[in-house]
Amino acid sequence: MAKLDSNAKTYTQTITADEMPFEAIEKQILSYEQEKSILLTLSDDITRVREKSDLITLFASRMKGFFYFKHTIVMLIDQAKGTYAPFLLDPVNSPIINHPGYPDLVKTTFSINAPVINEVIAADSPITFLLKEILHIPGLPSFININYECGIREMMITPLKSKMETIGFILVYSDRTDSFTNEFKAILKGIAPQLSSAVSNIITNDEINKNELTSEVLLSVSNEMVSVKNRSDLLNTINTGLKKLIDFTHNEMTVLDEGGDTYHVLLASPEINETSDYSEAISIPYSANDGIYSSVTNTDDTYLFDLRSLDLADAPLWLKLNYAAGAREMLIKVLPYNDVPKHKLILFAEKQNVFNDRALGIINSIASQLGTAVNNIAANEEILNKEKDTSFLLELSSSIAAVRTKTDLELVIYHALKKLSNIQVYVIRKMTDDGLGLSAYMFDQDMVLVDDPIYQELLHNNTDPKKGLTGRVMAGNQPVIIDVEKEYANGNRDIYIQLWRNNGIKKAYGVPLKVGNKALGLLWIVTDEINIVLVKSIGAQVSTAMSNIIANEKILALRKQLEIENSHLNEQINTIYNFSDIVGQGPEMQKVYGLMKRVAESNSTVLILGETGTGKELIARAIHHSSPRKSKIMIKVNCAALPANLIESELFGHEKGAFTGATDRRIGKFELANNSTIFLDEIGELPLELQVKLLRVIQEREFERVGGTTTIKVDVRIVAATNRNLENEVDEGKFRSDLFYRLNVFPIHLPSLRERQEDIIPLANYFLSRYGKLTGIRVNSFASKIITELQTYQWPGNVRELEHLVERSVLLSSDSVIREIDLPKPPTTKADEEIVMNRTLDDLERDYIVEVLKRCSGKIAGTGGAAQLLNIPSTTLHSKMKKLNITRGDYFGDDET
Ligand SMILES: Nc1ncnc2c1ncn2[C@@H]1O[C@H](COP(=O)(O)OP(=O)(O)OP(=O)(O)O)[C@@H](O)[C@H]1O
Repeated sequence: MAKLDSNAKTYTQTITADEMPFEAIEKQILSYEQEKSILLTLSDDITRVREKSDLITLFASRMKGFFYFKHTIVMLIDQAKGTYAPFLLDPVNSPIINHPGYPDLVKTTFSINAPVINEVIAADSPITFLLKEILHIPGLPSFININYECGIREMMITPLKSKMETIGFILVYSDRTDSFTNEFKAILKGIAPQLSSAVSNIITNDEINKNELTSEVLLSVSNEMVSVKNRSDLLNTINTGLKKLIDFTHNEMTVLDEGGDTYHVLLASPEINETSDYSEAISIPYSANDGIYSSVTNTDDTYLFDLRSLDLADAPLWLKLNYAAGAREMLIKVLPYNDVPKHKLILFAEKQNVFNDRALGIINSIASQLGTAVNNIAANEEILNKEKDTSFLLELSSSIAAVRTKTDLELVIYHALKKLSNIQVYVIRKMTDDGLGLSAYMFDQDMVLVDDPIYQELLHNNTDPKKGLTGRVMAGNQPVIIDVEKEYANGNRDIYIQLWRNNGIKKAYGVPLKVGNKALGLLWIVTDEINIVLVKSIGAQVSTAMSNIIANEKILALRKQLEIENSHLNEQINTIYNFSDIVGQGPEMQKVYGLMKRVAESNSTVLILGETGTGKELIARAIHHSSPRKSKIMIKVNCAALPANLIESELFGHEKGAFTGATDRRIGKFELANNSTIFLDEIGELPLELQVKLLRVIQEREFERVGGTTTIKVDVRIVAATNRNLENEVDEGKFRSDLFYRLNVFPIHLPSLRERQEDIIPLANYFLSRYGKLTGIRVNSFASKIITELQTYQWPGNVRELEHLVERSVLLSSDSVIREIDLPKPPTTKADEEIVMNRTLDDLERDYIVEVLKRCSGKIAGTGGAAQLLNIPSTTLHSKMKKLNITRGDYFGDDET
């Protein structure tokens, strides 16, 4: 019999034993037997089930051998929430899996108070329903309709109980209306306790597995977190680890910026990474006062947001982006930090109820570890940033040290500041020489500001170092941070504020460039965020570079001036010493000129011989200035003028520490004369031990500095001179013969003035006009008496003596004609004459020097001294006096001694 229970609005079937015939009873006994055997095997199998999927498969395969039905599903009740949800599905047999509502259906939770289900929950036995009969009931769970749409016509629901409480139910569906026979129902009723305990086992097993997995995952996540070095890696660790436990789609982290007014977002989501807005979302600062961020503050709480219920019109971009990518639920956990929490972890889910109690428990259990990890990362970043700053400054300072010119500095600054990617603009202004203005010195050519008319104005005009923002920066020694908007709000209309504001610049740093108290300029750096210590150090480096450049520019200017002076000097030397300055047209001098011409062009060593004052040095210079080496200065060494122990160092130089007093390395005359001529005057005075060394230079053109080991090669032309008879010196063993032969390659003998009388008057006239010009005294000629005197005098001091005599006479003359001349007295008697004629050149030179010394009252050096009158260095005079054995008694007379 079938009846419709109108109250419950369900269709049920019941049969009683009184209504059955005997065959039916026999059949029933048989079916009881069958039922018993089915129950026995099934319950035995079912109690062993541990895996979710096995239960439905087992149930379906065993039952389908005896009864007809389509598919089965087990729903599980959550008593606390008053809901139930699909627990075990049978996708293999289910006809509804292709229904468009299916994906949502399996995720949906249904209320236990809905019709049909509330009846089942209260029942003890299976209840069957003809779907057609119940479809019209309002509030019916949606899966019933969907099943109907997919051909299901009848369903049997059996409550599953554990400890007197309904924990769920098993639904069996059929596309026919006669499938659920009494036997089927009896079997299900019989098997229900085993099914219940199997479901309980599965739940417990699930729970154990979940807990094991949770501990395992949390352990590995926390292990990984220890070694994580940056936030992105941390997010990836959370992403891969926690996804094994919680069904979220991706995570993010917000990081509070320095100052606490803004925060940035870090995303860990491959899908969102691909969207074009992603890069913007992670690069922009967000206000820490936006509704979402500011509402999440407590580290003890976990904040859950249903994104569908939020008005996202004013939401930050990162949130909009996540919503657009499918996120529907969001969980935020504030990670603990020392004082103000800086990091918030955000998880997103597309499904509902992902962030259930268990998920929250998991998040909470790792929150403090996450907090430690982000703290470590922040500390690590700080160290890295400091290291980065230090290595940046080291690099900058080593590049700055090499800066010599403005162009060098431009290159260094450009490359260095560009490395700090956050710097948008830099400008260096330089203090003008009068200290009254700052002019544009250097600026970033790439920057956008260059086209701004205000910028152009700043480029072409000086700024006042005492006024406005410039004045504020220049007044101190520290960088000044300018908040453009704040300044503007306070009424500041400085030209820089206008420029920056017009160009959307928010922050600028003004650094005074000073060395000590001296202001050199000002560096402007435009950037949103930069370490102030770094800015200060950059300023110090730039100041050093600028002061180096200024010093270098001064040195360059001085060097240029010196070069000009030098070339003038060279010109002067060139004009003073040339053949035309040599007076003498007589045949003796013509011979000399002939020899000079022949030898000048070559590199040959020249030995100039002649009495003192005959013009040996003059000839040496003339040879040099007629040679290809004339562009370089001839180097002169007076071998008689130096103490013997210093000549070597004078000629060859010495290394630092070569001997006591050698505090620095010294370059010798031979090295100086490289590519030029060295004039070795008074070569006959060179000590023997040095003669060997000189010989080596002449032969090899190489030598070593005193105390040095490096051999120095030079290209030097040697011109030597002496008033000694070197052949005699060689014979007497005072001069090395090998050196003599090396020097005597091309001897030029200068005649004494006595030997070229025809040159006396031209020379006297030459000196007269020279000293007249030099002193401004107008003396034109010599009286004829004087001319005769000059021509008859013997001139032991040769041209030098004549020169001095004319000089003295010009000075003493009160007339334009020289009428008096102070010649040493000629011998008056025959005997005297004989005495003179019998005397050697040395005797004559001795007398002459003694006479000059007497006239100078014994004064040797300085103005009016004998050396000046003789036109020889005082050292030479000393050595001559020593050689000729002239003592004080000789020129001071008896009264003085
Ligand atoms: N032919 C000349 N024409 C013009 N001036 C001359 C001539 N010869 C020598 N003098 C001048 O006489 C002076 C002495 O000449 P110089 O120093 O060249 O002689 P010296 O032979 O090298 O002397 P000493 O052997 O003493 O070193 C110099 O002022 C030089 O200019």
